[in-house]
This record gives sequence, structure tokens and C-alpha cells, in this order.
Amino acid sequence: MKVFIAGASGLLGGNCLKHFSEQGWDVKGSYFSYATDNTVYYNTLQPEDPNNFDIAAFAPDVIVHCGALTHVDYCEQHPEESYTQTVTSTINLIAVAKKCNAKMVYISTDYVFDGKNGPYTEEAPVNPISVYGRHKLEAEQMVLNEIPGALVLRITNVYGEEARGKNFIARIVQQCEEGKELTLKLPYDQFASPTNAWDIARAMFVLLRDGKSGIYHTGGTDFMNRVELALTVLKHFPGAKYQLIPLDTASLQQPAARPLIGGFVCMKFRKEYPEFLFSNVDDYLLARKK
Ligand SMILES: NC(=O)c1ccc[n+]([C@@H]2O[C@H](COP(=O)([O-])OP(=O)(O)OC[C@H]3O[C@@H](n4cnc5c(N)ncnc54)[C@H](OP(=O)(O)O)[C@@H]3O)[C@@H](O)[C@H]2O)c1
Ligand SMILES: Cc1cn([C@H]2C[C@H](O)[C@@H](COP(=O)(O)OP(=O)(O)O[C@H]3O[C@@H](C)[C@H](O)[C@@H](O)[C@H]3O)O2)c(=O)[nH]c1=O
Repeated sequence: MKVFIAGASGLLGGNCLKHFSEQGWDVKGSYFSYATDNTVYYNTLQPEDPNNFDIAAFAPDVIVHCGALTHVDYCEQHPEESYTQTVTSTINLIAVAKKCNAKMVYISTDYVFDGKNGPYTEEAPVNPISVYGRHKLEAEQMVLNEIPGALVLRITNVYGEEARGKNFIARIVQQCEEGKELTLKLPYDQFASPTNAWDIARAMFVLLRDGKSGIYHTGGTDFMNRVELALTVLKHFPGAKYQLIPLDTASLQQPAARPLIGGFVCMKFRKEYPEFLFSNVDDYLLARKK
């Protein structure tokens, strides 16, 4: 299988690039502003940029779109930029996929839901409550409508190994390892399923291998709020100095509304892959110690 991954310098794309390559697939993954090992340059907003990697010449069977603007509050305050980064980038990659006759994978989120009654199945009615969520929904629908056999993977609260170590868990771990005192003001009323990017890459691999299409929810085996998530990490660092202040989301006064009871019921994936094991935050932190 030949796969092009847009956004392989990021958290999920980087894990996909590594896993698919290790499985023997012919994979090219791109960076935009931050070159990482084995990535090529590609700007999804300037498909004609002469510096772009030549996707058509590579002729991938699949294009995976992991490029995004993932700062939810920034998106709320910059809706045009959010539209460009999420929707326009997808329109551009759809055009490339059509030219190459490639299948597409679009990475979406539980923020397409309103968080009133999660965790969610694939059949649950969508109702995004933020600019980021609305644009992700528009992009995923576009991919499904335009590309036959397209796959949409909805994911949530992702952590794991990444070049910049910018995800929430990586940042807590780094500060604990540096012996810094942490002050964490976190919402106790936002629930989701923290998910290791490595597991998402593994799940995507089997779905692509088996030619699956449509929407799939994938998630780790934890279901917890952000306070529990921080404490789950902190307990692996018995000497950590921290102040944890649980707050409700309303009092955080963030620009973007968040779904409160988010996360997924991953019954569809589990039914089709009963032997596939997702891991959890403890598994990840225990493995790091080895
Ligand atoms: N992280 C989560 O918790 C989470 C949860 C649900 C859904 N998702 C979705 O999962 C996908 C991947 O998220 P992530 O956390 O892996 O994101 P990330 O670590 O922020 O990576 C984003 C990637 O997009 C690339 N990119 C940005 N602008 C680009 C452009 N104009 N052209 C080409 N590439 C561009 C970045 O390249 P440079 O860094 O080199 O500029 C980077 O490789 C996104 O669609 C996101 O919405 C993430
Ligand atoms: C990391 C952090 C978060 N928060 C708040 C912000 C949010 O209200 C809440 C959750 O923060 P995050 O987990 O960073 O969620 P977020 O809402 O910014 O992130 C989201 O990222 C999107 C890309 C994904 O699509 C979503 O699935 C979700 O993971 O906690 C703090 O108050 N302090 C912090 O240090």
C-alpha cells in the first residue's frame, strides 16, 4: 500500500508514518513549518507551491489528512483562519485525491457533538458547539460525499510520542521530570477517552488494510475527566510538586464552548476487530518507565 500523510510532523501523523512504515507500507509524510525525521514539505493551502512534495508523481493509494489547526479557542476567535486550515485544506486534498484516484482518510473529533449525552456512537446526531467542531464536521462530510470509499476516523483527547511533546500528558510528564512545580486549573466536568496516537495509527492500519469505509469512532479504554487525567499522570511521579485546582468549565471562561460529556462508544470497531486491544494512560506511562 502507498500512503501519503499530510501533517506527519504532528502527533497523530507522526505515529501513522512510523507505524505504517514499520508494517512495510510505502509511506510519505509531510511537514509544513516544523521538519521532522523522514518528512517532506507540503502545504495543503498552496497546492501549486513548487516546493511541495509531488503527490501525483508518488501516486498514493491513500491520502491521510492529519493537517489541522487544533487550537480550539484560537479557532473560535479566528473563524476565517479556522475555515481555511480545516475546510479549504480538505477541499484542496480532495482535488489531489481525485487526480490520483486515491482513497482518503479524514481525521475528525468528538467535538462534532454537543456533549449533552456522550459517549457517542457513530449513529448519534451531530451538533457542534464551536467553530472548530463546525469546521471539522463540514470537512468530514465533504470527504465522505466526494471520495468513494473514504474513511472518517473520529478521535479524541490524543496523547503519545511526538517530536514536540506538546500534548497535555507529554507536558505534565516533562514538567514532572524537570522537577518543576505545576499549577493545574482543570475542568472536572469535561469527560472523554484519552487515546494514544499509536493505537489510532494501529486502528487506521487495520481499517485501511481491510478496505473499510465510512465513519469509525476509536478511543482508549479510559473514560475520565481532565482532573482525573492529570491525577492519573501525576501518580506515576510520586515526588511531583503540584497544585491541582478543579474548576467547572463555565468558570474557565474560554472563548470556545466544549462538549462536556464527550468521548466515544467504539462498538462498531470492537465488533469488527474483537481481538484489537486499545491501551490506556497507565499503560503508556508504565511503558515509558521500561
Ligand atoms: N490532538 C487531539 O487531541 C485531537 C483530537 C481529535 C481530533 N484531532 C484531529 O486529528 C488531526 C491531527 O491532530 P494532531 O493532534 O496530530 O495535530 P498536530 O500535532 O497539531 O499536527 C498538525 C499537523 O498539521 C500540519 N499542518 C498545519 N498546517 C498545515 C498546512 N498548511 N499544510 C500542511 N500541513 C499543515 C502540521 O505541520 P507543522 O507542524 O510542520 O507546521 C502538523 O504536522 C487533526 O485533524 C485534529 O483536528 C486531534
Ligand atoms: C491542557 C489544559 C486544558 N484546559 C482546559 C481546556 C479545555 O476546556 C479542557 C480540555 O482541554 P484539552 O484536552 O486541551 O481540550 P481541547 O478542547 O483544547 O482539545 C481538544 O483538542 C481538539 C483538537 C480535539 O478535537 C478534541 O477532541 C480535544 O482533545 O481543559 C485547561 O484549563 N488547562 C490546561 O492546561
